[in-house]
Amino acid sequence: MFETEQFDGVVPEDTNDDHISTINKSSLQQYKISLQSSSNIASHILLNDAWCKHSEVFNDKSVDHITNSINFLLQNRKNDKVQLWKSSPSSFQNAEAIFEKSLPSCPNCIPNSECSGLDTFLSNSCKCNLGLKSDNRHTEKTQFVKTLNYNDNSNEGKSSDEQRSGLFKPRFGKTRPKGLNTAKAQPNTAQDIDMNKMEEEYKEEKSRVAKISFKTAKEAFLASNPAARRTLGATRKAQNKFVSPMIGAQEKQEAPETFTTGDERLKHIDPKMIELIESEIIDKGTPIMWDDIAGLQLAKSVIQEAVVWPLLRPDIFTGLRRPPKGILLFGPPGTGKTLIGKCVAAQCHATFFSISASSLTSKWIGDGEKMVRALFAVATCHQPAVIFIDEIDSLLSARSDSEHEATRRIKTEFLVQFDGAATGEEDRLLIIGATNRPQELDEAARRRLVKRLYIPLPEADARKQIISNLLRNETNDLTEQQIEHIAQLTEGYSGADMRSLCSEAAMGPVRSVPLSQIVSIQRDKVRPVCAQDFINALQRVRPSVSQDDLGQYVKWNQTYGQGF
Ligand SMILES: Nc1ncnc2c1ncn2[C@@H]1O[C@H](COP(=O)(O)OP(=O)(O)OP(=O)(O)O)[C@@H](O)[C@H]1O
Repeated sequence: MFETEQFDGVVPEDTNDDHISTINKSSLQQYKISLQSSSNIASHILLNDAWCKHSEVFNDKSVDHITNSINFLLQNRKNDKVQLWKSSPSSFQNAEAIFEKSLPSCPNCIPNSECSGLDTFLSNSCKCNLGLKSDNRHTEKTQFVKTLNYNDNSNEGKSSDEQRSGLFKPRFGKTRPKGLNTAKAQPNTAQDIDMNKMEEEYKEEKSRVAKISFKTAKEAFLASNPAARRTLGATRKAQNKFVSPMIGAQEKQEAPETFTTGDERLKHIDPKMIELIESEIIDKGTPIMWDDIAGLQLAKSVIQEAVVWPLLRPDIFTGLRRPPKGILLFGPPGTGKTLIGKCVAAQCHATFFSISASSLTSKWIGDGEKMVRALFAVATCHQPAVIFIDEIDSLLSARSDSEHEATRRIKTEFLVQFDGAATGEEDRLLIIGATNRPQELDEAARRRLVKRLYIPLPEADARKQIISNLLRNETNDLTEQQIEHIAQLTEGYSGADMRSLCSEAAMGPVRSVPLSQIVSIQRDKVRPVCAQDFINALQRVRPSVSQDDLGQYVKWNQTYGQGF
């Protein structure tokens, strides 16, 4: 039907198309266009799927025509553009989903409540090329090609049908149209097909595919979780330790054994508690640098001098220079107290234990004091270590007659551990407490947290730095002056409020994208964040700290704090 010599990338028209119905014609036309571009493997798959699901719209003639077109392309694979067609894409599953995926670049094909995208395509209400012509589909296309299954093209000793296995055969489902002859298409000039080259490429591809071999769910699980080999299907005794089948759970369970077993200081501590602390309380987040904390110059320099240097050089900071065991960071919420704690840990190369008082008192009800003991013991083993206690006021609130016995015991245990910890010259353990309600702190605890630093709301300069830091990873066209202006407008905002403001502003460009393009638009086509986005965001994000609260912090700072 097609002359190989004439091939110029355009699939010749079938002259006998006359009897094809309008719907078929339009579908076929769509398909031909995509074949001409030779870049639309998805259309191939789609047609396959369409045949299976919507066979009524295709007659034998149209299917033959498509089959011939594809085989023509297969045979003319000398042309670079046709390389993609050398294998059978019939292994694709869920072609409809692939089709739907290609829709966003074509607004007409977007599925609606009445019609799926494939239905729209078949009813010819859209003239798009399945949305796969543009350059950015290259990766998708390559991905398709990678997953193609090659047919075995070694023809020796095979039937004539098998010999055509290198040819495209539609994957017909149960609904295949009656009387359809898919093996009709024959190579026109067999010598045009360079079988040797094809075989080489096939072998190469086969070995590549073999490397990415299919794995069953069980195999995949065992590969990612080797410890499970022992338990899955193995005989287990009643006294055996429970091994969770969850991925990664074994590592979590077994990690403490490798780290802490045999340490004298932990011999009286419940191994379950040690596990809990090592798996849940040690914070392994990204290290925080001093520059990540905007403003707070005074607090930062006091902490450096009183905490960081002594932890780094315990040999110099002895006797009167000995650092405090505990510091208290107090101030309005969202001002960077936790950030400072993490930064101290990162700068001292210390292990960071982050625990919230409420988790001590609620999570391990009845075991709270044991937990406190375990926390200090494990931290001692991990020296240098920083124990950061958020909401320390609820752990060490002023004692009263009405309080629960368990709470009182936890408090007492904490103070005992605090006094007993880091008593040796070489010990490098620091307790950092953070609170928004310093006035509720027990006075015994207040005395032990020797350095009490007020962490106020950020100044204009700090707010500017927070905006600049947060915008660093976003495309924006804000000038220095505009950032400064926003900083002036955000008086009374905490660091966390500034973060919310920037997030809200960053949504501005996304909101300006028409709804119909939101799924398909390329990232670099979204406009940069601009000053107007911040002005709009200011209407939605208000400061979270009241002036009354601020007055209380200032007063407490003057009485008990460092006074700056
Ligand atoms: N000074 C600051 N510099 C940079 N970012 C800040 C600053 N203060 C707050 N932030 C931002 O606010 C977020 C919350 O800060 P953080 O958790 O340290 O506050 P906090 O004082 O511990 O709050 P809370 O008292 O509610 O626990 C941080 O993740 C950070 O993005």
